[in-house]
Amino acid sequence: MKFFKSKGQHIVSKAIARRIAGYAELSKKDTVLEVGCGTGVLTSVLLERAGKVYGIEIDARFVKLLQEKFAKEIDEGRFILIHGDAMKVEFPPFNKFVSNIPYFISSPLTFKLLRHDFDVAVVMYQREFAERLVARKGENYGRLSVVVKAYAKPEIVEYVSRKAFRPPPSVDSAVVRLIKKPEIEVENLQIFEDLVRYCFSRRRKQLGKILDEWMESRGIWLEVPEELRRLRPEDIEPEVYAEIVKSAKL
Ligand SMILES: C[S@@+](CC[C@H](N)C(=O)[O-])C[C@H]1O[C@@H](n2cnc3c(N)ncnc32)[C@H](O)[C@@H]1O
Repeated sequence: MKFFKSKGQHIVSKAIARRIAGYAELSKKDTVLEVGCGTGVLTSVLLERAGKVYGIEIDARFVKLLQEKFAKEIDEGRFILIHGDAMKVEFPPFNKFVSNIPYFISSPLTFKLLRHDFDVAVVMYQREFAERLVARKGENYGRLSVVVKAYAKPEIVEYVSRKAFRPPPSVDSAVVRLIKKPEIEVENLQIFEDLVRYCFSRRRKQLGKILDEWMESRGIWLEVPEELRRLRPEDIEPEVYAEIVKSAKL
């Protein structure tokens, strides 16, 4: 079967699939969601270890192959396969998310995932994206690094070479485990996300000036400690953004 790079079709070995599933510590009580089942390498490990698996796959050729390969599990109601675009279909209920995702939807898919209720997610990302998720200041630190921590605790559990995939992608990868417990406490997520986006889209400016403009445009007043005013958005830890938002007065 031909694999299309444009659809992010890079298949992992069974050994890697077992390790990815291992990080989710599955049991028969778990219901797992997998986005992008491909030829079913990871799906078969998930079906061995979890009680129920939902799969979302966009490519009709893979859907047909998966329906044949897992006919018994589909019959038993243990595997529910959805043919569609993971960004458009509504996610079914699940408590664990385990996927080797197509990298070009990493950002919107991660935000869609974070807005759902679940216990743990184990996701294969492009290495650089994974490093952005876990960063706390310094290299790779940005909007994503700050916002994700208001929803979950992200941790890189393994780096994976491009050689581990068939066909190999042009980038290296990393497996991230996200525990769905906020790493930082945020009182108003809507204001927090808006403010963080605003700050990081003006990263060359000083925080004091950015926040003055934000307050004026939003009609919301914030307490900004004097010592922060000359710093740039990337010098501020996620907890400090949360603290600034806590002072918001509408
Ligand atoms: C990196 S491959 C992973 C395949 C397999 N799970 C594995 O681990 O070997 C990504 C899979 O996602 C599918 N895919 C791409 N875009 C998608 C989308 N928007 N929604 C659902 N599946 C998608 C591709 O067809 C491909 O099967």
